[in-house]
Amino acid sequence: MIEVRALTKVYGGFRAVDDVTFRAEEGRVTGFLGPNGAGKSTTMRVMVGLTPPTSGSVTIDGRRFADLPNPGLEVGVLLDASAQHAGRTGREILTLAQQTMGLPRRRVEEMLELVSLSPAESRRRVKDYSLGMRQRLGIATALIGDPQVLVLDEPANGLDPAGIRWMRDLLRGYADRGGTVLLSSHLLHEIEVVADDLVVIGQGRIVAQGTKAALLAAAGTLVRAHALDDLAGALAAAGLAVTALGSGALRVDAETEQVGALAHAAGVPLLELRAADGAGLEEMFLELTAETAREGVAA
Ligand SMILES: Nc1ncnc2c1ncn2[C@@H]1O[C@H](COP(=O)(O)OP(=O)(O)OP(=O)(O)O)[C@@H](O)[C@H]1O
Repeated sequence: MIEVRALTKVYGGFRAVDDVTFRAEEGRVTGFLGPNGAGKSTTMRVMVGLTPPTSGSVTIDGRRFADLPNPGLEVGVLLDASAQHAGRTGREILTLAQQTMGLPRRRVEEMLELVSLSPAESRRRVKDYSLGMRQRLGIATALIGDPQVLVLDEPANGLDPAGIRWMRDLLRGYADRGGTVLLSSHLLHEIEVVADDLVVIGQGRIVAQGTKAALLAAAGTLVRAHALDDLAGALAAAGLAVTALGSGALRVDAETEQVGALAHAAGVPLLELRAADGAGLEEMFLELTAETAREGVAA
């Protein structure tokens, strides 16, 4: 389990991470979501001892990363796949990790096979790797010590659709065997498919967290109509919280049935009425982080 407690990181007066508290539990995939600059990477860097916190703490199975005697056996880390030594071959990087952690030599071959890097590819220098190949190598390095906890920053970045599916199955299997997985991503759909729990961060602060099921249920109803103002008025008059999503849609904190009945009573014909889950996660994400997003909410 990863436990983040009241974590704050200040860079020269700028609060990159502001009083963040959450847990990533065993046997679960926890998705860490947020727009660019929200503080995801900073939180993960503190987690694995690369950046000291200003205040607060992170523990992994009860211990600080710095106190782990052989960290690679306990925590698999993939933060920046391009940070690997460009002049070394993939095989050399894995062999170094294998030796540092005191693992049997066969782990190198096992990992290459696991991430589908061919023998020929493993002998190429990392500077000649595609981004997807670097991600695969990064995953191999993270997993070589067979750790119980994985911390992955944007692991699907650069992977093709088959690679994304492969990654998803790998992380699912890992959590199902009792592992703890924390992964950050901008690929909301990817997170939605694989995550059990979600932590959403914006401007360094947690804006939502909970099980995916609970957050999706809280996404309410999505409704679309030409007479949107009339509809919004009728729903608000009934005491419901209504949010305009752009593109002629509203998100309502209520069941579809109630929204349909109120629209009917108000004489507003509907174009669409459905539970906001699924696509709702993206809308919720954009809404929750709208103040911090650079582009505002896309219509
Ligand atoms: N070493 C540093 N010095 C000063 N500011 C920093 C430093 N590292 C990060 N920041 C700032 O902290 C904020 C959070 O950055 P961080 O990389 O954690 O965000 P992120 O959520 O991972 O974003 P992205 O999705 O773009 O990777 C940003 O505004 C960034 O400019």
